[in-house]
Amino acid sequence: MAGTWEADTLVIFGVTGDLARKMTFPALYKLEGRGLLNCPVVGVGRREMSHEELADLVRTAVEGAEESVDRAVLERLTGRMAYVAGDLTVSETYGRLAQELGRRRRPLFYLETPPALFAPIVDQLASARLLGQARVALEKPFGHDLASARALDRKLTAVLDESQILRVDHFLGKEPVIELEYLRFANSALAELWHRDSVVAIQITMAEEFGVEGRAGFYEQVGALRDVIQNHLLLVLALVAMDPPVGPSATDLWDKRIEVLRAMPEADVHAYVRGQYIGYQQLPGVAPDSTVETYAALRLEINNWRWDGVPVFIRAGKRLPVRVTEVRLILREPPRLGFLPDPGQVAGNQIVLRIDPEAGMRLQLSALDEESAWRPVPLDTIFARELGKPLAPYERLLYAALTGDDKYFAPQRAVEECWRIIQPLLTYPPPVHPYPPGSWGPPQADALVAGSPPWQRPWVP
Ligand SMILES: NC(=O)C1=CN([C@@H]2O[C@H](COP(=O)(O)OP(=O)(O)OC[C@H]3O[C@@H](n4cnc5c(N)ncnc54)[C@H](OP(=O)(O)O)[C@@H]3O)[C@@H](O)[C@H]2O)C=CC1
Ligand SMILES: O=C1O[C@H](COP(=O)(O)O)[C@@H](O)[C@H](O)[C@H]1O
Repeated sequence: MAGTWEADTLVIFGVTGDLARKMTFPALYKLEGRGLLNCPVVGVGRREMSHEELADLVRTAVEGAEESVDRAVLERLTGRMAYVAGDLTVSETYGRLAQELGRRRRPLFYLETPPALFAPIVDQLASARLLGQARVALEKPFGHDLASARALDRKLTAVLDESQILRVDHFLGKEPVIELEYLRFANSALAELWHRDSVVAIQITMAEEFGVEGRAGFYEQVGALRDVIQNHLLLVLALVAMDPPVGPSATDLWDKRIEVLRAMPEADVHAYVRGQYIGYQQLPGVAPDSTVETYAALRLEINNWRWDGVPVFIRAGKRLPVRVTEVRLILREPPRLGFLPDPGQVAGNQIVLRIDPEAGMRLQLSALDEESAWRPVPLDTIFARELGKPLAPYERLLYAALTGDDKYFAPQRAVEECWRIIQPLLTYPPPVHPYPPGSWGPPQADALVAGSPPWQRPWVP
């Protein structure tokens, strides 16, 4: 809910990083253009930089992200920005930050640094007495495993009230993810099929064609499972599988998502495949014998009335053939069609929600072609064509965080459930298998789906 709190400054820690360049600056530019950015923005970074150099960083990022740039908007944005240089592990940096903040008392501190810095930054902010009426937004992954997520939460809640903590997961700001709740329950055609009697398997794919160039320092500490499955994809799954919320509040929605996560047993390490693309170990910043996974595939279960017996397969990887993120429900095959001369077995229908790129929904039907062979026939809709262009996720999340609206941010209960589910895979990681860049990952992942429909080629634009 939009609250009474409103930030009087946005402070970005990690302002020279990949996320700032790719997402934060373009989102701030959009908010500036809509007249929704009303406070100064302070970037904090390790290197010495003038205001003009920071402005250049912002300009380059925005020009790289936007087809056409409104110069006046861009200059307004850079004009409200300031820069504070310093290492985030030393107290002097916070002294300089306090000076820059002056009398402003309601900063939103946005931590987009390597996660290992989250606790030290919050400690330093507390020691510098900067947390009073502030809010702290932290990027994922929140912790490194279940124990460290709990420890981080203890650290934060020792100096902050829960209402001051915003756990950011940008997938929760993506329009098709938000739309899932409405699509599922406002359409009986979908709602009637959305359970174990109709669905034989759920497949979630997050494929990226790029690698981890330039982010090795971060990625070597994390790997695919922690980077995108523990957070983005499990939280999407919770929305895909939940029962209808009893009311409109954030708590109502999270209660239902958390119910799903609680119904999921810990992942089985024998149903987990790790891969690493060939060439990863040669990247600057990567250990030559690194066993960090750039691909992960796993099988999960949801032991509740709606989903018992329906396997959930999740795969995510870098350097796969395309960039696409989708959720696919594979429906039961129809009964054999005795009225046809050569009936054969007709494939089950599929419902696909594409999250990226070009969000949309596909219903895959079966039809007979001219040669009387069964062919998959897609019925597709692209949301932006029907519903208009949505806000970008970081635009939505930053605006919400700046205006005190907490509905898009994950509660600690959800974060801990996600860690609990994958914890055995972190404790007992299986060996990592190499795969060629541009392939669909290591062939060992095919064995995971044995007994269920094979991995489906994603729906790409
Ligand atoms: N990149 C992405 O696409 C996404 C990233 N995220 C999350 O965002 C967070 C940051 O990721 P990303 O931007 O990729 O990481 P990067 O490694 O690209 O950036 C990290 C930033 O932290 C700064 N930093 C690191 N150590 C210190 C220090 N001791 N003192 C001061 N500054 C320091 C770096 O400064 P310097 O430039 O000097 O090294 C840099 O600005 C992570 O939690 C990640 O999970 C979330 C969604 C998407
Ligand atoms: O959190 C992360 O997400 C990005 C992918 O985000 P998208 O919105 O562009 O799909 C991923 O590339 C990155 O590794 C990860 O840290």
